[in-house]
Amino acid sequence: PAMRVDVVTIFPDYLAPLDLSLIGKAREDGLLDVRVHDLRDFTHDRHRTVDDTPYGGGAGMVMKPQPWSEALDHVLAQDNPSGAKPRLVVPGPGGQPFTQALARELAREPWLAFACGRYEGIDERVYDHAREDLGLEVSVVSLGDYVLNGGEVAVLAMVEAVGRLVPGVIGNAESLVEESHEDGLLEYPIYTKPSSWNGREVPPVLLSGNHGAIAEWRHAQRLARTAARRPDLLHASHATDGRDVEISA
Ligand SMILES: CN1CCC[C@H](Cn2ccc3ccc(-c4n[nH]c(N)c4C#N)cc32)C1
Repeated sequence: PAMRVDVVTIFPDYLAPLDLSLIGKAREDGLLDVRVHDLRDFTHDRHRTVDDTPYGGGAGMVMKPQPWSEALDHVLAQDNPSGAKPRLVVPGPGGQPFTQALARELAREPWLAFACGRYEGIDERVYDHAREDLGLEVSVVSLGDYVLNGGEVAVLAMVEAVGRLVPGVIGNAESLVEESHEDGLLEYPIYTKPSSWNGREVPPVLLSGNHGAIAEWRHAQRLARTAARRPDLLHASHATDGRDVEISA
């Protein structure tokens, strides 16, 4: 069965890239069922108001609870005779870090719903309502330690990272194995034809046909790159043999 993904946003066009390339093909192939909903469709005033001033003062505006409540009701009711529940993911700068491990966890869910906030965010009672009245598991998730203007960019990233882990979405299964963060190390340098370009040569080991040596060289490069760029990812389990390795920048 397809994984179902619902996204609620005031900028539905922002999610248009999901119709392209891999995710778009996965939708055509029935592997992903992605539905985008305009939050303003769940307002009833002439100006289709979704925000108002914050209680307690402060800068910016807060997203009103009622439109979110009606949008979530619509998501839960649409094509859902069994009354199944989605896992609700709400992007936010204060959320738990979005990591490959979390992407793998989310890829096992049959149904995800994403709530894209804008302005200063969503009235806190929406989170309480979703957990306590709708019985949803709600995860607030952050793309990284920087401030965006809303959740849409984060949802594009999360749907791509999760979608590509859904069986069948990525054709060549191997391409999922050797990649950054899959086993905690960054990826090795990659090369293609021509072997000599601009006076620069491909490392000879890669042309040697000696697959043991190639695998060893690649692992050494991954260790060295991780040590240079992401020492925080290195664990004792990645013990090096102590030999120095020349790495590209
Ligand atoms: C000045 N204020 C501060 C609070 C956030 C306000 C903008 N905003 C409203 C909704 C919303 C959702 C996600 C993110 C976001 N920022 N950084 C990340 N890694 C995110 C993620 N996922 C940002 C958002 C701007």
